[in-house]
Amino acid sequence: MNNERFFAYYKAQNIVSEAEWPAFVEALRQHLPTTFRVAGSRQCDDFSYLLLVIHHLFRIAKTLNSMIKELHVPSLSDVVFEGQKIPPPVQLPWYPDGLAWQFNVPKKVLRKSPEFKKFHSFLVFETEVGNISRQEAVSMLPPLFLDVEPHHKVMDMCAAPGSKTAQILEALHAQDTETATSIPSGLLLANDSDNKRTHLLIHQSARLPSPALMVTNLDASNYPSIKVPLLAKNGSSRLGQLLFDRILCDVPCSGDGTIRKNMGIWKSWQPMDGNGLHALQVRILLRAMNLLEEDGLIVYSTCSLNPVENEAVVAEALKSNTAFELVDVSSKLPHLDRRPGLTSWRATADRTGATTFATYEDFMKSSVDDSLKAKMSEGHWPPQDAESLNLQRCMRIYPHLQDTGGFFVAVLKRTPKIHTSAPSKERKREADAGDLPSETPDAKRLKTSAEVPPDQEARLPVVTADSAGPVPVDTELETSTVKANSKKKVKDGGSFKENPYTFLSPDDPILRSCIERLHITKDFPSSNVLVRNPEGEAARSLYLANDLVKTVIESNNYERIRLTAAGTKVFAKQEAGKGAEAQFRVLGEGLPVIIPFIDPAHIIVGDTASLKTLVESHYPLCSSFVEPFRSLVEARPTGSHVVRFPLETQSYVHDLLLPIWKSNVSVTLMIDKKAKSALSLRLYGTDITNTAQEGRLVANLQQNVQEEEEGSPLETM
Ligand SMILES: C[S@@+](CC[C@H](N)C(=O)[O-])C[C@H]1O[C@@H](n2cnc3c(N)ncnc32)[C@H](O)[C@@H]1O
Repeated sequence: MNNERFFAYYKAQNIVSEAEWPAFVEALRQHLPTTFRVAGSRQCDDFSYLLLVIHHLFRIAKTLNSMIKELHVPSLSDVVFEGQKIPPPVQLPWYPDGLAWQFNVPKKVLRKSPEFKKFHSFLVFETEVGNISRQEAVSMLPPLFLDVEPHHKVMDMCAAPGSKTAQILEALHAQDTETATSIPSGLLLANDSDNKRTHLLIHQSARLPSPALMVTNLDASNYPSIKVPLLAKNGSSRLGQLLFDRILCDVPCSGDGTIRKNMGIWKSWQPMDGNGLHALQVRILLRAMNLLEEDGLIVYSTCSLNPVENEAVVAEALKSNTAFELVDVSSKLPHLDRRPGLTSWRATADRTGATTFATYEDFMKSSVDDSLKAKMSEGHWPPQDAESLNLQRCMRIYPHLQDTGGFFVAVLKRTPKIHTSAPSKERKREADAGDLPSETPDAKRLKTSAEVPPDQEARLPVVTADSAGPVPVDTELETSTVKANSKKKVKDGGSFKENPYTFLSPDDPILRSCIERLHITKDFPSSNVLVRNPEGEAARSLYLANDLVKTVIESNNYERIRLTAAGTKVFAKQEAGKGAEAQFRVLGEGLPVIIPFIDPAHIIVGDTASLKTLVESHYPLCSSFVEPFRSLVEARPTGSHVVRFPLETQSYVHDLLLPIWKSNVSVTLMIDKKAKSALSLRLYGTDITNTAQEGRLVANLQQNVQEEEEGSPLETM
């Protein structure tokens, strides 16, 4: 854990004082504590009677947090391992509602101490079902500064593997209740240029199913305009550009702030790591600025300590687009220990880090080799008027302050006063290319589109026509390096092989059959159900999207925007044995979205003994249940049903809603194995499922978690 290049370079930056340097280096050498966050989308203040759905049982943040506090922490408070007292988990002091935790125990303790072993299994299962996110403490910060509300249009420009995407989704779903997922009017467009990582992101976000999520696979620095219908004053409509209320630029970076976790950085680090990423980072931030709505916010973040990837990027973007300024967020999260952004720093192309230069001019005048000079641009150095940019409003998080990784966050907003009505060159280019209408003063509020059938007009989301209105002054990049690099093609994953997105007619016979069999009420948004296959037929899975996602899909070529996922899966085909007709069933993860629309009179009422039978075995016979549940299920036709189990535990009384499949003679709980095991652990304190008896699940899950923990330095999770 020594790298003279690293030490020489960061000493030259004065990132901490001389006196603080030893503590800073010492902290870098310490093992990073494990941190996790209780997924907090549900509002849950009334514990006397909670109506819970399987995924919601798991996602009731405060209940889960109380369990950690009142059950787990006391049992971990007096653990002594090999003669040493092991500290219990503690809450991160700055995280809202105390929902984030930290503990620092060696792997050996987790494996061998019975108390910690139990806690670890609890964490592994809850993580698997999406109630707990194992996420680095500092990685939780950007979404907190983004201030997302359910009606916001949000873009996560570099989203994979998705730990911050999950946090943003939770904020979009802040109005979810204990019983059901809300359908937010906003949107989260999560993007990543790496195709494989995009699929990882989709897999992760399945833990938080949302009809408001879209995933694209594009180069963020060159992100195309997303078209949406705009309504002009005279009533006509045309396609305009969708602008976002919130944009997260958690850009690719050298990742040296993760050195406590990614030990390889100790050996490999050198100053050119950050220098090489600077231009791409600037282009991503500039593109975000051009995609932002009038009163919007951008959060720019890296897990790097290097000013060239941080303040230098922010400064260059602010100078290129003078309609933006840094927001003073010093009063937000008061318990977060942070340092102000740097206003001066010294860049270099010297791989040893020994020689650094205060200005670009000094560097260019120096005897440094011309080939190295060509690799650097003026933007790597502080601008002459750095003071006027308020760079001190950026936040630097150092490992020795609160025992975390190193991190950088800046919050930017538009300054309306400096707007010009002249469209930027970039916007003009988009308009000329037919992406955008040329801005007309009479463009008003977006309500409808010529492409959308009149009967759906009332349901269309409203996007202000300001979207296409005043735009910031020219954002074309100025420095030669950025210009040169803008031609460089960023790998975007090669060919695009996704199936098209087709919305079913509300009269589609399969959709009607799902609706009728489950007694789904009239206000269900049946025109927002889509399928993904070349024929556009209800073949295997049905997804639900919100109005805005539907509008975006209908107004854009999905291949042009490389749309990889949209909405959330709610129904799936269930083969029904020999000779029997296949039917569709409601999915465990889809149930929270569907439940508000199911007529309560058609939900079967269960009992605790029957629940235990269902958890214990795969296909219990109808005759194995106690009355009256036995007669109730026997009386039902074969197919998908929902059961409500009233439960009473020591800490709360609630109902648990679960999907079942009734066949001729047996009943099956239709939740996946991991969710079933998590449910069992929660209800009975142990895993009584057959899968657990088969003994494979815990080992598999632990393996998954280990793989996730060994992420690449690019990941900040
Ligand atoms: C720091 S990681 C993002 C971590 C993510 N925000 C999270 O919290 O899980 C940076 C991501 O940027 C992606 N990336 C790299 N270049 C990109 C580009 N030009 N456009 C979009 N994404 C890019 C990488 O694939 C990587 O997943």
